[in-house]
Amino acid sequence: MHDQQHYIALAGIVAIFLVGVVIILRWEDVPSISVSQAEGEIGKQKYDPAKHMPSKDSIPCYDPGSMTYLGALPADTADQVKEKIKKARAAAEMWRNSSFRQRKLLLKTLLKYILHNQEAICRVASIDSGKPMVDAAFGEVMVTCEKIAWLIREGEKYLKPERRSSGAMMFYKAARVEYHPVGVVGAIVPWNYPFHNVFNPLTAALFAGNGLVIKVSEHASWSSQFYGRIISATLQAVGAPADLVQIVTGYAEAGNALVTGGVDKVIFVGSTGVGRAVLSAAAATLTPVVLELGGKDAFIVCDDADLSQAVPTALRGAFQSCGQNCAGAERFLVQAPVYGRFVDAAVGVARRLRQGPALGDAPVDCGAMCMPGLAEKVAQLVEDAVADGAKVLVGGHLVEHDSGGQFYAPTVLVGVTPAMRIWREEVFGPVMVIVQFATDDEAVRLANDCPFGLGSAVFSRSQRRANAIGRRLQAGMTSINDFATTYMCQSLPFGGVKESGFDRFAGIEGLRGLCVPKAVCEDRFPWLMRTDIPLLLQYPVGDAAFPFVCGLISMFYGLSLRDNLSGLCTVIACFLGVGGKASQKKTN
Ligand SMILES: NC(=O)c1ccc[n+]([C@@H]2O[C@H](COP(=O)([O-])OP(=O)(O)OC[C@H]3O[C@@H](n4cnc5c(N)ncnc54)[C@H](O)[C@@H]3O)[C@@H](O)[C@H]2O)c1
Repeated sequence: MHDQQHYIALAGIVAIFLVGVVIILRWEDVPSISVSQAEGEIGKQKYDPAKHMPSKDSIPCYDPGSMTYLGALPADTADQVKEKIKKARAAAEMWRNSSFRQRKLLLKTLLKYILHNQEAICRVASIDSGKPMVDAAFGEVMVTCEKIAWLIREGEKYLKPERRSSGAMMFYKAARVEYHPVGVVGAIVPWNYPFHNVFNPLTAALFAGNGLVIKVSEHASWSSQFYGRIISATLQAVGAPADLVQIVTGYAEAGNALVTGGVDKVIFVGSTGVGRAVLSAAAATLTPVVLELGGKDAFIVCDDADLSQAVPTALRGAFQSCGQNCAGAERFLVQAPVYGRFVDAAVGVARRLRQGPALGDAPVDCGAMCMPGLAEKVAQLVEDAVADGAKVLVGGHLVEHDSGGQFYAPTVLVGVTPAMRIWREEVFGPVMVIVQFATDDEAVRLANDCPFGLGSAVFSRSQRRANAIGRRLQAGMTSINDFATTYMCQSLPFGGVKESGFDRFAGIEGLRGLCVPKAVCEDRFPWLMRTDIPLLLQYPVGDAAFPFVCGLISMFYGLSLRDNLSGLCTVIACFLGVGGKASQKKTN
């Protein structure tokens, strides 16, 4: 059975490859850009927190796996951020008139560069964030390519004016929605995916005709130099304004200046606490905000699930990028009859995971914790849980690596109860909490007993059962018999409910969210019918004005033919000048 599935998957991959070849052959005219990869070479100097202190105007950068010091970047002040917004606005005024052809060319140019330089892109992301190359290829490059491919394929369709029905009363009008660029989008992003977090808002914002000012995290700023050069070269290659994208490096002050500095829409991706501060700062200028915040996804495994599929997926859901994923599986709810087998299988693999610097001499499965202090925070959450009765089956400690890097061991924890901190707080680290449930109702109750509601997953051989559970989960996304695949379908919206935020940044909804949806209404048959205000409604209104309007309402919205005809009679009577008080009575 499994062999058959593998053959089907292989045939699918070959077919997609062939389609890809055809598409690429059609892309001969896409410009090639060349970008210096100075970040490929890094020195040997070790990061020393006492020597390389962050200051108001400088951001020290280092590889969290090897602790190699990468240099310092300037931290933008509020005035500098405002200057960048101004530049982006001037460029966006030009770019809003660009054709979809030009926008697609921009994306194709970018995609071409990414495809030919995957290793360099992953290497730089790995150095900046500590994740292994394969995790970078998955989470940074693959999803970005999918997003670009979707925008090229379908983006125009969803941004073109869309016809809407005009209703019975307005049958002579044509109605449509036009999607106009908002102007300048301000994006504030975290450190977990330094490449994808930049190119995700960038591709959609530019395709929708906007400019972009993006603030990268102070914990992953170094890579923005290389990625910034890719952006500049792409803009230049397709004749787009050079200032269209501005990168801000800095701290909270710079982020706050971006929110309050006059951008037209803010996309904030980060923690729930900072999300609240962003929302409250944006209230002063009534700037719309998309909030993509924390998550603590439930991963439900029913007793009829295929464990040979569920366990490897669960492990990737927990340990991809060392658990530093917003849509990261943190609570594994497993039904009693398969709980023991699931735990044993997960523990067996988790024990064998290799951890270390992403680009060290030895191959690794798990990398480092990117943000300083995060490994200690994870350790504290696990220690608290253990003190309250939870049991560590694998890991459960900080890792002292020769490199001195920021590591927390891949961990499997059981015996966790909803009263523990680790049940409610986002871990954002490599900790697999496995909890047993008895019935589907209990799985739903446990899954929803959480302040967050970003992603979720349900495993069962019965898709019907899995969907029935999935529909009851309080989450913005649900994958059935898989994990986080909703994000690989870039036509789908990405976002959460409850403390995971609101509004959406991907998919059709996210793309249109970067536009002003302008409602337009015009005469359907201008050559035949112009809509003048009837004489009796013109100022000063005639005696029959009120019964006339009431007649119209009955005529179009009456629930029976009798009501409709009665309304019609009133309207005719008013037109003929025999309406008035009598007709008004009749209508009533
Ligand atoms: N839902 C999603 O799509 C998604 C994706 C990735 C990460 N996350 C979340 O991000 C968090 C981890 O990232 P983090 O630690 O960088 O988050 P964070 O909230 O600390 O920082 C995010 C960004 O906000 C900036 N910032 C800090 N204070 C600010 C202020 N007052 N005003 C404006 N900007 C400010 C930071 O400099 C950074 O660029 C986790 O909670 C994770 O779940 C969510």
